[in-house]
Amino acid sequence: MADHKIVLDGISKTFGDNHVLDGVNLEIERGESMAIIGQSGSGKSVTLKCILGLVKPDRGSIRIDGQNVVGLRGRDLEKMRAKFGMLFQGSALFDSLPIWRNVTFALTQGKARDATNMRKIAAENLERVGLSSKILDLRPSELSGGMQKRVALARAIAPRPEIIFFDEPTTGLDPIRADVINDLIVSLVEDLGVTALTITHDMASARKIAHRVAMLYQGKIIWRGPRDRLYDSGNPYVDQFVQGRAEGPIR
Ligand SMILES: Nc1ncnc2c1ncn2[C@@H]1O[C@H](COP(=O)(O)OP(=O)(O)OP(=O)(O)O)[C@@H](O)[C@H]1O
Repeated sequence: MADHKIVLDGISKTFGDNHVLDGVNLEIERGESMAIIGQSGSGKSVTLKCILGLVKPDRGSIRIDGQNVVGLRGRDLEKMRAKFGMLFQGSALFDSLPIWRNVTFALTQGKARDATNMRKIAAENLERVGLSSKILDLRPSELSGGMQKRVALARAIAPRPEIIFFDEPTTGLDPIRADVINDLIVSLVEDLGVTALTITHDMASARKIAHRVAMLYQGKIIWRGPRDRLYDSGNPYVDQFVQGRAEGPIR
């Protein structure tokens, strides 16, 4: 029997007259890396926000480890969120804080405490993403975009989350640096045994990072399959999207 970590069942969300999600069904297994692809505005971020409890779906259920999380509040919501790590688009590091405090931010809730131990934890996590402890006291603005992404990755894994969301992890990086980040994500997912969900426009990244890919279109998951079927899906919508063609069923 499949061991589901996250199950979305019939998730719908409307903003005004904009029906963004219209019955999204998706199961992600424990230890699986899943990528969601889809056009701009197709609802990928709204889907992640529903899972995190930042947006409340109008209909449907979301189960994490078998527990329905829609409508959780207070301590229960906090406990559920503690399972998640997040790599934000554009890294979202705090420029006023040195690297070691950025990496350990979730562990200290932003407070400057237990500096010796936190610096040690920061150094360990930086090493995991291939960065030297020499940068512990630098500010994010002193690093290149690729290095900032790695610091953001170190921050996402520092609390050893069970699930990591990657929001456009390769945006803004050149193809070579993007591939370095892809490789790092693959090895982190394998080494730490986390369940990963990535939203991306970058097909090379989706194919590398994910075990399976799902395509969101007009509020529904219209296709899902193993990554090596992405260019051989037999689905005209997926074909058009992954090949970036203007002609096709997607208008
Ligand atoms: N809080 C909100 N209030 C009203 N509309 C919203 C809200 N959040 C998202 N939307 C709308 O929902 C739609 C889907 O947005 P979403 O950010 O999920 O798209 P996306 O697939 O992640 O796009 P992109 O690839 O461009 O990031 C958009 O039309 C957006 O305007």
